[in-house]
Amino acid sequence: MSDFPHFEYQQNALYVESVPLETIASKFGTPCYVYSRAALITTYQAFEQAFADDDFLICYAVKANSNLAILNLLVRLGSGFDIVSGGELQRVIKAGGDPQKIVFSGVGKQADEMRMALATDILCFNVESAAELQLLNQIAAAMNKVAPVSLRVNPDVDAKTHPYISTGLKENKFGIPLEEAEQIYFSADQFPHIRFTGLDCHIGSQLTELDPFTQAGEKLVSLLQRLKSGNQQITHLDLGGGLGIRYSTETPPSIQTYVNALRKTLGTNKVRLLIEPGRSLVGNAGLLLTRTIYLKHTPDRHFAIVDAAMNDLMRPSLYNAYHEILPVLKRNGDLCNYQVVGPVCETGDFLGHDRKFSLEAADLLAVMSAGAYGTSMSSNYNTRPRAAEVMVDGDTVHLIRARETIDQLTASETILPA
Ligand SMILES: Cc1ncc(COP(=O)(O)O)c(C=O)c1O
Ligand SMILES: N[C@@H](CCCC[NH3+])C(=O)O
Repeated sequence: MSDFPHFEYQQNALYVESVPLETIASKFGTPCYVYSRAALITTYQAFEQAFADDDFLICYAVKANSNLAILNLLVRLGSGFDIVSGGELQRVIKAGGDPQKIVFSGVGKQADEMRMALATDILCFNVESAAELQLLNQIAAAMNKVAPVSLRVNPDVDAKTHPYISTGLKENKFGIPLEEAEQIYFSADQFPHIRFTGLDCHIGSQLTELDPFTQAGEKLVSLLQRLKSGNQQITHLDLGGGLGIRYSTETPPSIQTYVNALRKTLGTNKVRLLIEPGRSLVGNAGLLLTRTIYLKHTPDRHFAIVDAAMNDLMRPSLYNAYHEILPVLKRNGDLCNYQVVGPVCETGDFLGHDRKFSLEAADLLAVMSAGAYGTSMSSNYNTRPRAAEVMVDGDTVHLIRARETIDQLTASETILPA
């Protein structure tokens, strides 16, 4: 097994902390997302400890998993948040988050979202274009406020990840080219309702090598030094998220090695360091529990048709991403090579290809590493209700989101009169 310390076999049955997954399936049904509270806490604390006595702030990237119980747990651990919409802002506030620990990223912030964030007094807007800066300046003026801003710089660094989740190359829509960003910082007097307080970048997600982080960090730190020598009052450097996790054979740097590399690029420059981890905090703290509906054998292939599908976990269909799939009960029979597929009417609806198990109909499977970008990217395609989510704490299982009902799905639709 990969990196799932709180998901373990005991006598051939898979457990989360002290609870057998079989018990969770019987009580809450399937498909169901299952998170380990201990795994979340351990990982958060690993980040915190890696910074030792530095001045730092961990701003969890809410998009990775925005369940209120997870956000609230992170609030209690002291976390800040990286949001990308007004909706995420409302979630963080509802979960008890401190506005002074919120940074707001995203290339398409809209006027109402800016107003909401200004009214809430968030820590910083990570601004991604000159046009966005102008609008923010206007809105802040109308509200008689001054918006704290970092420019998100596009450092043109190859993150060496899937092209759909690489964000720091010059052809990507994200961030402002370095030279342009420098000019904007030095034209601050044109923006009386903006206060430049930070400098930001985020070069992509699921990075498994340190080098791209270091290259981006060095470019930002050299800009930071130029800004400081030009008397800009920059108090924080936000190096984004992106640290990868192990889904199969990847060997990403440890949290400590990653944080050390960031601290090293910062050198003796005295600013607060912000990071925006998403996947590395929650990815391996969750799994998607699913039950086999049918085993179907054709002359060409063996299919395990399960009750979770691409609408529940779209990463395999969208990025051809690999998630380890474990049998909840390890059987001793012959292994068979299965295509693990869902009920959705698309050939691209699969959770894993060529997985070898000994299975019987109605057996449970655990799709691992599904804590990040699982439920947060799920949809109702094929009018499938979104799965329940539970959090295990020792020997207790808490329902943190009930499975949707079909009535909820249709409640906001209107049949027109004839
Ligand atoms: C601006 C920003 N910050 C942080 C993250 C979190 O990334 P990850 O989940 O890879 O840590 C993302 C997503 O890639 C992002 O777009
Ligand atoms: N959704 C992506 C990560 C996107 C990161 C957001 N900037 C994934 O599942 O891997």
